[in-house]
Amino acid sequence: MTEALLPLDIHALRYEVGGRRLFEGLGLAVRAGESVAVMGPSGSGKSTLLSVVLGLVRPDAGTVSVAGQDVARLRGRHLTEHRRKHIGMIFQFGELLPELTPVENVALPALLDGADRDRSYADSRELLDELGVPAHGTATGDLSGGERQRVAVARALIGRPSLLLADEPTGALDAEARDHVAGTLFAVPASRQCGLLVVTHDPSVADRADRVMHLEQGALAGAR
Ligand SMILES: Nc1ncnc2c1ncn2[C@@H]1O[C@H](COP(=O)(O)OP(=O)(O)OP(=O)(O)O)[C@@H](O)[C@H]1O
Repeated sequence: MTEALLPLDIHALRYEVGGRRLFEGLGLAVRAGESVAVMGPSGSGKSTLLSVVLGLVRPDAGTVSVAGQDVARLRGRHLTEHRRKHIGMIFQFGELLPELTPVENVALPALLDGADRDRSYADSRELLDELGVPAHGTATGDLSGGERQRVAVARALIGRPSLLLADEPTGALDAEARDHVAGTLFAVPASRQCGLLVVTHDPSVADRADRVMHLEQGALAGAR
């Protein structure tokens, strides 16, 4: 794989907000098939880092290449298309539509993207089976917290992203559901050859990653 095709390659990132230098010379590369966990104190900028990767926050300097394109330089429709094509995102509380079935929730991004309906539903069912989510036909709101998060993982994968981002994906779960969801999530890079970047406060979740980085004083330092 060439350098240009890394799922994520951040160089010399600098960003200041509210009079505070949040990132200074931050660098990070995530390879296809690799998982990286980012830990750090509350307020150190972990969620903001994900927003920068999504192109929602513009850095003051540096490059943020996602699948070979610097998202810090993309604008408007080009940014939206690149994000939709290459990034899957998982939030702490799933952000699913509770009235829809899991199959409908997972298929939705593909349908909104203009994909074929039958194909999207078939892909969605296949993903849910792969991730072991039962009860495809019940309302998503009736599932357990852990099942909902696995639906969120499936939804993030429907577009076959190069890069999967997760912000505290197990933060709202009990220990058993956390372990199940984390097991599902960290199996994804190997099975789908995408990169995975997870922000977490939970050392037992971070421990599953290939590498653990700490966000300290504006930069990432490797713990392992
Ligand atoms: N638009 C903004 N204006 C002012 N301050 C901001 C803005 N965005 C982020 N910040 C500040 O930047 C810092 C980092 O926020 P961020 O949410 O990225 O931290 P975090 O490491 O994810 O924290 P937590 O672990 O508590 O979720 C915080 O002090 C926050 O208040």
